[in-house]
Amino acid sequence: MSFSLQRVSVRHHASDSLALHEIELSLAPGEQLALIGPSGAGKTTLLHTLALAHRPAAGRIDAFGCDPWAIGEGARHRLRARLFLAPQTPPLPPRQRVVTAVLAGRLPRWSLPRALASLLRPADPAAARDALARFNLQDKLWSRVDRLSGGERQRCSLARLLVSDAQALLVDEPLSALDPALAVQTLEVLQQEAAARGALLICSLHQVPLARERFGRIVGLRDGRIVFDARAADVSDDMIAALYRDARNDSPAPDAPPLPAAPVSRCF
Ligand SMILES: Nc1ncnc2c1ncn2[C@@H]1O[C@H](COP(=O)(O)OP(=O)(O)OP(=O)(O)O)[C@@H](O)[C@H]1O
Repeated sequence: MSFSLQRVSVRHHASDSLALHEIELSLAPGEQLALIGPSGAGKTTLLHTLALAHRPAAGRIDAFGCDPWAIGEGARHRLRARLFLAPQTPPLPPRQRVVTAVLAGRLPRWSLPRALASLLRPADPAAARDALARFNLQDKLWSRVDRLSGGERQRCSLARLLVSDAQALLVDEPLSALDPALAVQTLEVLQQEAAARGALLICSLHQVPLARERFGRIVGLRDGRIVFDARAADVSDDMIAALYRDARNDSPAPDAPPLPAAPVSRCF
């Protein structure tokens, strides 16, 4: 089942200006896509919108064949269980054991009693160890989260994704705390996992060369708008330069007419 956004606009609070403007995006199952753009472009907002954490101010979302904002809260909750959002700053309770933090990736499919029982006695430590092993963190299984380095914490949060059974993996800057070699290895694990389960994978990345090298499709966002949505092979250095151009240095002269909206370059 596919996922699509049709002219979706989002604001964070009723009085805010729009953080996303009329986003059009069609995502096929099993597709792997990198989301790039300068700070404040709207990458996190878009991932959270796809994770059904933001209700659009306008437009329509089609998630696995239904409009998640036209169904009841219970049905939407079940739909969310098919999505996994790995946030930029993982909300890992500092005093928690790594094993418990990783198994939290199973919470959406556990009943409340089972989830509470797993807090006291981890339900499936072997699954958590296997997930951690893919990031070479198996030795940390029983460590406390606040004893991990920033990079270990980030990979511990991604191990959650491995124990989930989500069909859409939405990952916000998964490599920000990692050295270059670990960044490549970590991305490989995420991409292998998504391919193995036929899941959609969307990663926001600040490492543009890695995005171009490792992803077939790149979406460039700026000022809450999609500037391009193209095959990686069709993304030129000029497109990247324009995407990251410093807006402070290219504001038009005070009497210049407003610039027409740039056409979105779509290669799909
Ligand atoms: N909780 C919030 N309340 C109000 N505005 C917000 C909130 N979070 C983000 N914004 C605004 O929404 C816009 C998009 O922010 P967003 O975090 O999605 O950008 P981003 O591309 O992920 O940035 P970065 O690369 O720095 O993480 C920005 O103008 C930001 O100031």
